[in-house]
Amino acid sequence: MSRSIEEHAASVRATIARGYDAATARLELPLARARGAVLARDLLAPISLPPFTNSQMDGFAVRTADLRATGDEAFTLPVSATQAAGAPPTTLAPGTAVAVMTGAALPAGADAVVPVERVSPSSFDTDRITITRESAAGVLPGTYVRAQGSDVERGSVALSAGTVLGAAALGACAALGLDGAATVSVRQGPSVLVVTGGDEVLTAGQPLKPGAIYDANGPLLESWLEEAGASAVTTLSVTDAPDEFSRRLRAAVDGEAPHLIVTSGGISAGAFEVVRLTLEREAQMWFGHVAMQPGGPQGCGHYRGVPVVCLPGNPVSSWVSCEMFLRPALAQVWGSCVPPRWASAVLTDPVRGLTGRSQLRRGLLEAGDDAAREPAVRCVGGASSHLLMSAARASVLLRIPAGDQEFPAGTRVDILPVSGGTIIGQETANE
Ligand SMILES: Nc1nc2c(c(=O)[nH]1)N[C@H]1C(S)=C(S)[C@@H](COP(=O)(O)OP(=O)(O)OC[C@H]3O[C@@H](n4cnc5c(N)ncnc54)[C@H](O)[C@@H]3O)O[C@H]1N2
Ligand code: MOO
Repeated sequence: MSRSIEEHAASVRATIARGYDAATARLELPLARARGAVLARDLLAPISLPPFTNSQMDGFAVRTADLRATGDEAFTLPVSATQAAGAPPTTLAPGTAVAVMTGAALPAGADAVVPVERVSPSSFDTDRITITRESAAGVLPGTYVRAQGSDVERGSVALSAGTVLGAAALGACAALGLDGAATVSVRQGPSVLVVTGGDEVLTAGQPLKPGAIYDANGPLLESWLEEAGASAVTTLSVTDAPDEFSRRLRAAVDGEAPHLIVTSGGISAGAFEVVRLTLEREAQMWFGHVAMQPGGPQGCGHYRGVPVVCLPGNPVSSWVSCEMFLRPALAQVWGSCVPPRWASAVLTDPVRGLTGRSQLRRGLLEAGDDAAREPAVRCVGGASSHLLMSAARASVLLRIPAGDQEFPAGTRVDILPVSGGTIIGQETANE
C-alpha cells in the first residue's frame, strides 16, 4: 500500500496525538535553563518598556509649540539644562531647550527632540541653539521620542505562547527585569523510547567485525529528538532475533512507559524484518511505502497503547523522515519544536527527478552576497540513503518534485532548513 508524503504526515500526527499528555507537555523552568525552549504560556510584562519616556537621539528636547511662531526665519532657544542618561527627568522651562542624550528621560514639558546635527551650532558646548524654520517644520509632537510602554505596556503580553526563547527573546526577558532564576512555562515533548539495531549493528567503541557497522541511528535519533524538545530519550539496542526482540521491547515499554516509540530499520522487504514482523503480530500498525526517496518504507501505529513510528534503517532515510514526519507532528501535537519552515531557492545545477516519488536531496544554501538575488541551492552528495557524511554537510533539504525529467539549473524548489551543515567558505580551514 502506498501513501503520499502528506497522507503519511497526517497519519503520524494522528498516531502521536494519542500519546499526548498535557501534564508532561508543560514545564516550569528557570530562564537560565530555558534557552531554545518554546513558551507554553503568554509571558506578561512586569514593567512597561521603555519604563519612562526618553530620547531616541542625542540632541535637544523642545516644546513644539515654541517652534510654531509665525514670521521668524529661525528659532533661537537658550539651553537651560543637560539631561544625561540615567539621571531623573528635569523640567523644560517654556521657550528653552534641554540638551538630552539618547536613552535619557525626556524632560517634563518637552514633547520632541531635535538631533544635535540639525541645530546650529551642532554641539552641546553652547548656551543657545538655533533651528531653521525649515527644520522646525519637521519637528512634530513625538519626533524622536520613545514613549513609555511603546515596546510593551506593563501587564500586557510581552512574549506570546509559542515564542522560541532565542537570543532576542532572552534579551527581552532580561529587559523586563527577569533574571536567570525567574521561571517561565515552556513546552516539553514526549518521553521517547528509541529502538535501533540489527545483527550487523555494533555500538561505537567496540572492535569492528567483518560484515558489521556501527550504530549511527541511535545517536542520530537521540540527538534529533532532544533538539525537538523530547523530555527524555532512552535507547534500546536490539538484534534480529524475533523472540528476544519481542521480549525486550515489551519489557522496555512496560518499564519506561514512554509517550512515543521510534524505531529505525527492520521494516522493508528482507528476510529478517524483525520490527515489522513483530509489530504486525503484536500491535495495530500500518506498514507500507511513502512516495518519497529516501524514506520510502514507513510504518506507524500503536503498541500496547503507545504510539509507534517506524522509520527506515538507512541513516539518511531515518533523518529525513524525522524532518518530514516527526517534526510537523511534534510541533503540532506537543508544541515542543518549531514546525518545518519551508522556503524556496533556485537550483545552481540540474537535478534528475524520479518517477512517482518526490526526492528529498540534501543541499547547501549558497551564501548570498546580493540581498536582492534569490537564494541558490546546490545538492551535496548523491541521492542514496547511506550517504550520511554528505548529509552532515547539508544545511537544507530540497524537495525535488516527482517526475522522470531533468529539472534544469534555475528551477525554483522548496527547501527546508535543518540544523547543522558546513559553513560555506570554511570547508578548507583545517585549524
Ligand atoms: N527488496 C527491497 N529491498 C529494499 C527496499 C524495497 O522496497 N524492496 N527498500 C529499500 C529502502 S528504500 C530502504 S530505506 C531500506 C529500509 O530498510 P529497513 O527499514 O528494513 O532497514 P534495514 O534493512 O534494517 O537497514 C537498512 C540499511 O540501514 C542500515 N542500518 C540499519 N540500522 C542502522 C543503524 N542503527 N545505524 C546505521 N545503519 C543502520 C542497515 O545496515 C542497512 O544497510 O530497505 C531497502 N531495501
Ligand atoms: O527510501 Mo530508502 O529510505 O531510499 O533508502
